[in-house]
Amino acid sequence: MIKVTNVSKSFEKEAVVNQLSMHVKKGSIYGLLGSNGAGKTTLMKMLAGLYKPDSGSVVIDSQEVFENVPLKERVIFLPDTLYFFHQATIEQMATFYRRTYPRWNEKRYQQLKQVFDIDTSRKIHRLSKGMQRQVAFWLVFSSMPDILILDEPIDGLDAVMRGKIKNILVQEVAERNMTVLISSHNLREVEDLCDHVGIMHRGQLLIERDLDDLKSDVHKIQVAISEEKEEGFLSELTVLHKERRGSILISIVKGEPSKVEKYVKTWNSPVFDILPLTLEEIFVYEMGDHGYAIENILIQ
Ligand SMILES: Nc1ncnc2c1ncn2[C@@H]1O[C@H](COP(=O)(O)OP(=O)(O)OP(=O)(O)O)[C@@H](O)[C@H]1O
Repeated sequence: MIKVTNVSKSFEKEAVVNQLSMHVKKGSIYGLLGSNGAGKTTLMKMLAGLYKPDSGSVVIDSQEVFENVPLKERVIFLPDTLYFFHQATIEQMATFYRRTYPRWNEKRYQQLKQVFDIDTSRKIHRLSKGMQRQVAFWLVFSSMPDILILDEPIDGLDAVMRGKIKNILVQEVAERNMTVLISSHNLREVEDLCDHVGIMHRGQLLIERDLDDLKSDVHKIQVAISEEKEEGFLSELTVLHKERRGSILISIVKGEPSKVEKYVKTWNSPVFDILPLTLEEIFVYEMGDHGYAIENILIQ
């Protein structure tokens, strides 16, 4: 559905996105994670057709996105800094969306009043930050996009509203096969939402995987191994991080679980646990593997 091939973008001769390729399947919820300044927003703006790539291609359903008006009517980008017309009420803004997005669904707009429950005659700039975000989602969901690109979308929303919006997103994906690309630093929030993740660092995609596959590939293992034997023990494993707590060695390793387990068992450790990682832990250790310092992070 979304295919990015060898895309680069520079600002003032500095490469912000560098020869990046990615693939987002139709109907998936793709979490775009990454360090600050990694280039996520820049990439999203290219996907939404707002920036022209310096080189490479951004294609949706086999068509280039940039300056493709019919395609852009099906793709909505919700930026981290919201933009509404000066002094506009919710209703006036809805009128703009009605004209801009031919697939606007009036029934849905009216139905969503029950979820968002804000008087549509109110001026948006006088609403709270979280309420403005609710309005943005209200308008976006009523516009029935095929592809929704969300940059830090849940900032400022209360927990109940976050839950409601996540439910609508999941429903839209299940019922209409909408595709969602979501960038967030709140990994706990996106963990239960995404089925695919891409991790970006310094303009490149470090990994792009099915989240379940990724989780089954990285583990936290705890074993009782002496300091003298530690090097030998770890030498056969792909280690992303290690920490010692007295006689217990805690390490984050990559690999097929059955193979890791079989290998660790050959060391006859009296203590042996193999545990899955959270998305937050996977992110931190993958980044560490690519030189993003994690020395001071304690494993829970
Ligand atoms: N319009 C612009 N002009 C010049 N430099 C820019 C512009 N937009 C982004 N950059 C630079 O590109 C780099 C990547 O920015 P971008 O906003 O894409 O990162 P990000 O991954 O979204 O970061 P964060 O997670 O901190 O929001 C930064 O160094 C930023 O200063």
